[in-house]
Amino acid sequence: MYKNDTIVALATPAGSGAIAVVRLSGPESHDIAAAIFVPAFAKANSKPTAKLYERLHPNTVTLGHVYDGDRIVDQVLLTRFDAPRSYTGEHVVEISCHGSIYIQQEIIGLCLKQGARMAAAGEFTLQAFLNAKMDLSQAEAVADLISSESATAHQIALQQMRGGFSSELQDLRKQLLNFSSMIELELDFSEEDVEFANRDDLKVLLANAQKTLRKLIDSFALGNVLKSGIPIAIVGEPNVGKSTLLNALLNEEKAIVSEIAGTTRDSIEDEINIDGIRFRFIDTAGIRETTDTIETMGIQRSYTKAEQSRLVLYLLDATQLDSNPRIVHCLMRIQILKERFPDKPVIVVLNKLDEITGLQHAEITKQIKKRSPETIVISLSAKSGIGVDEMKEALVASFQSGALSGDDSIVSNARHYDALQKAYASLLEVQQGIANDISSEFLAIDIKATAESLGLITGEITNDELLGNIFSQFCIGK
Ligand SMILES: Nc1nc2c(c(=O)[nH]1)N(C=O)[C@@H](CNc1ccc(C(=O)N[C@@H](CCC(=O)O)C(=O)O)cc1)CN2
Ligand SMILES: Nc1nc2c(ncn2[C@@H]2O[C@H](COP(=O)(O)OP(=O)(O)OP(=O)(O)O)[C@@H](O)[C@H]2O)c(=O)[nH]1
Ligand SMILES: [K+]
Ligand SMILES: [Mg+2]
Repeated sequence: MYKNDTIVALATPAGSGAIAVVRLSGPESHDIAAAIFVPAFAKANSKPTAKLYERLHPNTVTLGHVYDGDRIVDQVLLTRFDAPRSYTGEHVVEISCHGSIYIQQEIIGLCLKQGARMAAAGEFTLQAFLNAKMDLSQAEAVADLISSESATAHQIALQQMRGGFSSELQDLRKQLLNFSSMIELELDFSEEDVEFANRDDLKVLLANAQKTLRKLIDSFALGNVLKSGIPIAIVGEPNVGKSTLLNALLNEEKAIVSEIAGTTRDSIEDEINIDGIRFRFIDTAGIRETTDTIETMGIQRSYTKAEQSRLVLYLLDATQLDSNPRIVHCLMRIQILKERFPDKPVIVVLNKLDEITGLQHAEITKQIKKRSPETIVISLSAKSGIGVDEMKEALVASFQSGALSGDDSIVSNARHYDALQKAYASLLEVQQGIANDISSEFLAIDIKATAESLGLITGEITNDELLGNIFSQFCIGK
């Protein structure tokens, strides 16, 4: 990015809509606009001049025409923003033209001819960051906001765009740097055994910092899946109705259903929003003993999907549970699954409710509860749809608790998560160092390392490579 360039790009989607917005940003924006725009308030037959353009008010929309020499290109609305009061902090001009691809290209072409250059991906927001209109984590949240596909993903991005944890981390970083400079000052007076940095105050700061960072780090588990969809694996023996349940949840005939055991050979997944939360349901190959190589690979994948999910729905065919030995057999298989994934929440789903009597249902749940009291059981019929909405509600409720309902910041960006973990690790080193009474010199180094990781999140510390990585993922015009 060259600071003194004026950049231009289409701010609206490529193609033709009703209206398109061409955006200019940089020191020459107004000169460029003045050379191609005649406001409607000008006398008839006026040509574009700087004098006419000077009469436009900032933050105000003006009707007029874009000219290419003597030729009118389009009737447009032009908005003038004067630096630093603009999105980017530079002089900005927005031209709302008719949405034809031809007109868009003509106007961009005129701007280029007048000295602008095409903006790179994310460059408007990069300017905003470099002009301190926002910090780095806020700029990243702009991209997240644009791509958010559910109410919760939108909420997380918006919260971060509006400041989120930025000021908290900036504050923490400042206090840490303050301590490290005082400790470094002690080194200059090493003969005299002075202590500028009160170790008790430092310990309090570190304890608070540790709590703050821990909370943010822990929030990532949720933030990450809320952004991309909470993965939920549907597993169980062949023919219990896994694919039927997937279709019922998605309201779509996504997976093939048949009475042949082993129909699903590979996992099938899709996303759906339920009450503002994005879920990703994964139908898997039925788990059984088999000598078929392909089926074995499918079953292996079932385990991998269960591993990667946030929650496992273990499906049972209620019509098969007509004797105690069969119930015991099923519970044993669930036990094996739980041992394989000790930290994974498992919900037992009793399917084909439509095929059994109320009495049988009561007996099965009684037996399960008796043998495995902590097991959560949901009963439904994937085929008829009975109980499916209730299960959706239960899923929403289980993910809506805690972090989501409060005002606590949620980390959803993997880069922030990495930096927070690094900060946390070096924070522990500082605490260890104090406990072991290490030299002030090393203490200061560890404190500065913590501060540096925090600075990477907010962008107080950056480098071209980092900025390039982040902003190149934006769309052009943002
Ligand atoms: N047409 C248009 N719509 C848009 C944007 C835009 O740039 N142009 N935005 C962006 O992509 C978003 C709105 N965000 C914006 C944020 C700040 C400023 C701005 O001019 N800020 C100045 C002035 C503040 C004021 O007047 O109080 C500033 O911060 O100094 C503009 C848009 C969404 N919609
Ligand atoms: N009566 C009844 N039949 C069901 C229900 N759910 C599924 N079925 C039937 O059970 C059979 C197997 O259903 P699938 O959805 O293919 O079962 P699956 O678990 O995906 O089977 P595999 O992919 O082979 O492991 C089909 O004939 C379905 O119509 C239900 O709730 N009630
Ligand atoms: K089947
Ligand atoms: Mg299936």
